[in-house]
Amino acid sequence: NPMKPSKRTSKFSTSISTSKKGVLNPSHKTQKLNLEVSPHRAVSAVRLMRIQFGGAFADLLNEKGKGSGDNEMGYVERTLGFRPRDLDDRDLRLVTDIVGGTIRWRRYLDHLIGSLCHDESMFRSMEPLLLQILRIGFYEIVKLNMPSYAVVDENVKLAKVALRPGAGNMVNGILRKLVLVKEDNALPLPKVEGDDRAQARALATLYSHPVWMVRRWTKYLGQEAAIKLMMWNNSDPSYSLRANSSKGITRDDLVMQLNSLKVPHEVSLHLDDFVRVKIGLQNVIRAGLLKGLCSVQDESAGLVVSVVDPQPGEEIIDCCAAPGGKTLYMASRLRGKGRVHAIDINKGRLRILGEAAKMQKVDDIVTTIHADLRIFADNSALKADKVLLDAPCSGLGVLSKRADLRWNRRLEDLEQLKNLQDELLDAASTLVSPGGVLIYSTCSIDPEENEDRVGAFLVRHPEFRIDPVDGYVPSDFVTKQGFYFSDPVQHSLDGAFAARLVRTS
Ligand SMILES: C[S@@+](CC[C@H](N)C(=O)[O-])C[C@H]1O[C@@H](n2cnc3c(N)ncnc32)[C@H](O)[C@@H]1O
Repeated sequence: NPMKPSKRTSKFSTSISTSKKGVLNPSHKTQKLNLEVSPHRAVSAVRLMRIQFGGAFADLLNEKGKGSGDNEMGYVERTLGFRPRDLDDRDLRLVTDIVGGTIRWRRYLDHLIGSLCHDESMFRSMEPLLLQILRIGFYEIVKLNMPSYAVVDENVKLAKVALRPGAGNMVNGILRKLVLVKEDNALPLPKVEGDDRAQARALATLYSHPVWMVRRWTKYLGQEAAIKLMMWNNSDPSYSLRANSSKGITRDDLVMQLNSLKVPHEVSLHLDDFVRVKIGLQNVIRAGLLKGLCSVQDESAGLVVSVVDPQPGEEIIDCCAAPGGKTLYMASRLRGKGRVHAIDINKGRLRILGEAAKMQKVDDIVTTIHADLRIFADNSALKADKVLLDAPCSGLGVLSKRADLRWNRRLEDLEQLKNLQDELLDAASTLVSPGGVLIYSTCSIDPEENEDRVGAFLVRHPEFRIDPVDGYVPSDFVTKQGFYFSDPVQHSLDGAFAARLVRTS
């Protein structure tokens, strides 16, 4: 069982005891320290195992904290049988790059690995840790263009120490084959030819997405736009920060902080409180800026709040509120006057929302309600002029940030989600006062979760009509039907959708 904590030691490992005053972390009595293996590769391999086999690691994950930081080294030691030296900033950046990239490019990398193995069965029966090490090596050579001799040496060493000498020899053989075909410009990749199905399969491999997504996007967007979308999903994500005005922090204050941390940034063209950050988010986190000074929030989500257009003194019901990104931004736009009722079915996520509201000093105007919206709406007399339903969705608009989501989503999920979205829309509509507005939003780019849900809702609820979002968001985010749509490729933001629906009676 590859998940089983390893008891192996190796010729590189040294058992050392640490005292309370020891240089190494005192919380670990005995550590098998290995200074030979490259730490970022060891940590990346174990992180990839944990992401792919999350379920098997769930218990371990519940040990102290979330399996990050020092606790992460505990995992590494239990999985590999040794711990490498601690990670410095450069290692941490490499781990983020390698883990994110290896997950995104999994289908592409596996195709190459499979093609360079002796035969299909060798690839199919490969033990998971060995496969992760190969994926890392392939990604480093093919996508990061790192010097091949170092990549081969380092990954061979990792396989030998973490598994056994034979595994190292295998990594050596396959990586060397890769280096040769890459040098000859002859990577064994499929051609986009044949019928629709065959073309979709080839594109799915070349751009590393599930075949069903390629088929869906080719149908809705055409092949060229589908390819651009996949390229966006495979690019390094950028993040936006929202200055927390409830704590008196302006965007200028935030910009000053980012300058002093030497974090490159650009102010948002669309939202007054937002700043975009491509690299250096680690520095922002380490400097403690996220402890109330600002929050990480994509501008596409901020623009959904612009569609709600909260005004001081208003009462707003946020039907699917946790973990609270939009609740807290709406609360800050109320400028201390009014109320946001934050409903969510998930207690843990709602607790996070409550804690964040305290930290951002908006807890006096945010009330949390733990409930299933469908039951709550049947039994409550609560009504408001503004009701936001930020519905659970496929997340197909946020694939650049959520590297593993594409592999976890199935086509069947969409059907279930569409039913849930309809039920939640029906429930949310009962909370809207006459003359009030229901805002339906998702972080999906799929018309069946967006326009189609609104269309079906309006058939069931003739008492609602579309209120075009012109005037609430910049005009290039407004669709022909009057909805808000953030297109990842066009706007270089996450994908998002929102509709304003006014209750006429
Ligand atoms: C897209 S997320 C909301 C994100 C949130 N609005 C934000 O900006 O941070 C959808 C939320 O819907 C919640 N949810 C799912 N089904 C629900 C239900 N039946 N009643 C209430 N909340 C539900 C989930 O727990 C999840 O937190």
